[in-house]
Amino acid sequence: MSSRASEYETILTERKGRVGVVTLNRPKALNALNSQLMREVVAAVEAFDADGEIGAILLTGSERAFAAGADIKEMQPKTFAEVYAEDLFSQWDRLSSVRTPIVAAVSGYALGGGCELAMLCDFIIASDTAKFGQPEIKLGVIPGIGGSQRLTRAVGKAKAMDLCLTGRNMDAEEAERAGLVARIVPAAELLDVALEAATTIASMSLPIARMAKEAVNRSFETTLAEGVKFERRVFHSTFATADQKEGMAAFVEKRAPKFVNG
Ligand SMILES: CC(C)(O)CC(=O)SCCNC(=O)CCNC(=O)[C@H](O)C(C)(C)COP(=O)(O)OP(=O)(O)OC[C@H]1O[C@@H](n2cnc3c(N)ncnc32)[C@H](O)[C@@H]1OP(=O)(O)O
Repeated sequence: MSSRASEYETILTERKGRVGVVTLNRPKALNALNSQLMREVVAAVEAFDADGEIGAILLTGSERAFAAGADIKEMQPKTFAEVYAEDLFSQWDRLSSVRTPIVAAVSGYALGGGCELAMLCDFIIASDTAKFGQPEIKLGVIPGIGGSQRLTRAVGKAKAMDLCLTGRNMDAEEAERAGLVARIVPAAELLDVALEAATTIASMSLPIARMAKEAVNRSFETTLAEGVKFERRVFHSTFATADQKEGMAAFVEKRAPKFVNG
């Protein structure tokens, strides 16, 4: 079953089985992230996250652009006092609190805020046409939605410095070699492959998938020893779920598991 919501103007939302799909939809501006689009993406992702029927979220753009960055025309007239007072772009931080796994399907440009938005997702599946970059320096600014931090964690200091200081783009192959991208697929197959990955995630136990996401993310926030301890405690807690009983029973009984998300 698939249904389109009508309350959004700059995005489309759709349910595909247990996957909530959010598609950026400002094609004339290459999906530049203006404030309305930011509000709508955050609201749509949070709504899917709160929906117990949704087990994974897929975020995508168009074939030409995932997103060509924050909307430069909207930002241009702003003063320091304004951006500081409104804490410009802090709303994007809410995506880091989303517990449902989010897959980014990236084709074409993912520049500046577009690259940062893809990195706010849990992993990126890219088409062979994807181009990633943090070109903010060419506009006289620096990344503002976490690019200098998440890109460095994903690809290491050398390449993050290269991209943030020269403003050059990297293609999908370089991004995959560097560890930013999980998989590359031909452009024509991107949505099918990304939806298949999201559907696979959504077929797992939702609480266990959320725990796995939380454990991986913890590795960015803490020491190795603390992270391993956290993982072990969460692993122990999976034994309190019906889905651990079902998953292991299904293996022993040589059948497919029927998870109840509990
Ligand atoms: C969030 C922060 C703080 O990290 C900051 C940022 O994200 S800053 C923005 C970073 N992104 C960029 O600097 C990329 C800007 N765009 C481009 O360089 C080019 O558009 C391109 C290389 C992606 C594509 O070039 P081309 O194929 O020649 O298409 P265009 O004619 O340039 O673009 C089509 C249309 O889209 C508008 N557009 C593109 N990007 C943006 C943007 N980031 N903000 C606002 N509008 C954008 C572009 O102006 C064109 O529209 P028209 O002027 O023709 O109406």
